[in-house]
Amino acid sequence: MGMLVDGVWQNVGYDTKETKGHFKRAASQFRNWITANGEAGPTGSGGFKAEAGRYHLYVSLACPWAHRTLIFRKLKKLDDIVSVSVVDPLMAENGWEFKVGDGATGDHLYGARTLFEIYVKADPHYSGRVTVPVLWDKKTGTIVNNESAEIIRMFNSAFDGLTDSNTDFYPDALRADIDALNAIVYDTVNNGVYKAGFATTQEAYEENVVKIFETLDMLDERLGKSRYLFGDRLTEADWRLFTTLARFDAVYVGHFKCNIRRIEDYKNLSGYLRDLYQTPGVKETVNLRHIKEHYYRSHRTINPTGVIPVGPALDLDRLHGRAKLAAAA
Ligand SMILES: N[C@@H](CCC(=O)N[C@@H](CS)C(=O)NCC(=O)O)C(=O)O
Repeated sequence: MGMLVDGVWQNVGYDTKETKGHFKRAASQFRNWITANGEAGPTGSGGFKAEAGRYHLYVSLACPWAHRTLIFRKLKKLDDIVSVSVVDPLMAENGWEFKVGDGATGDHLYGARTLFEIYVKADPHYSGRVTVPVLWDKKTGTIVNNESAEIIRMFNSAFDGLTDSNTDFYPDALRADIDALNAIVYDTVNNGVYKAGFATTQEAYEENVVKIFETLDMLDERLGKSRYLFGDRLTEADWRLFTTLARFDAVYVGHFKCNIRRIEDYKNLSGYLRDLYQTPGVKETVNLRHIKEHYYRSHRTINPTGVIPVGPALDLDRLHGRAKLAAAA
């Protein structure tokens, strides 16, 4: 684990001393938007028009944030429009590295050895964490955006003129409600598992682990009344929750000590997870080998031996029975 300081790689871990044992995630720094006509989006500068073949995604199959972007690429039919390189699952002293084989593709654009080289190409003086996903512009040779929440919003609509997909996962009428639910799920579930897992004091761990399950209990009840979080309509909020649920029993229960309950133990969340997993196109974005290998081997402060557990036996292909659920009013 490490980061770039003024364009130079430094191998330093997360410092939780100043935060009393709490893990704090840094904000992403590249915040431009691809738009249909190339005008600037909500943040950053313009010049990034939606064009076939122009953009590239750097992802890890292990990472829940990068996973969101792969799901949107698939569901919005962008496979032939936005290309992808997949990093090696192990994140060690050089951060994310490119290797070829077993699901990792190498860097298709520059043959780089590490992801930090890509960040330095975009900004020779970059200081900060070197994270996936990265949305890269081949035309201007820079990073458009490295914030998954924004990349999925671009994928949701910017390329609609180039595909025959007009599925809208962020419909106008639900935006405020989606944003409000996202904020809770981000803080207590998506990022909550990291806050519990990387806590270095008992207090910080307990505070965060309890919140995770308060939210999961609330969501389980909600999903007893409707098939998806917002009635019978799949939205961005479902996909943002999904990438954490898909890793939960395999990794977060053990590795991050989020073990009050498993997703399998929940009456509604368990079927909901399988329902989303079985949505056409989605299961091929889920790679549990990369997921387990990444977490258990990369975070040596919490798993010093790097040994990867064999279980749990999971079968996300089982029937989910959720199609019959009446949509919430
Ligand atoms: N807010 C970012 C977070 C991305 C992120 O933290 N990715 C992790 C992998 S799951 C990463 O690359 N971490 C490397 C590091 O922090 O050094 C997003 O959602 O895109």
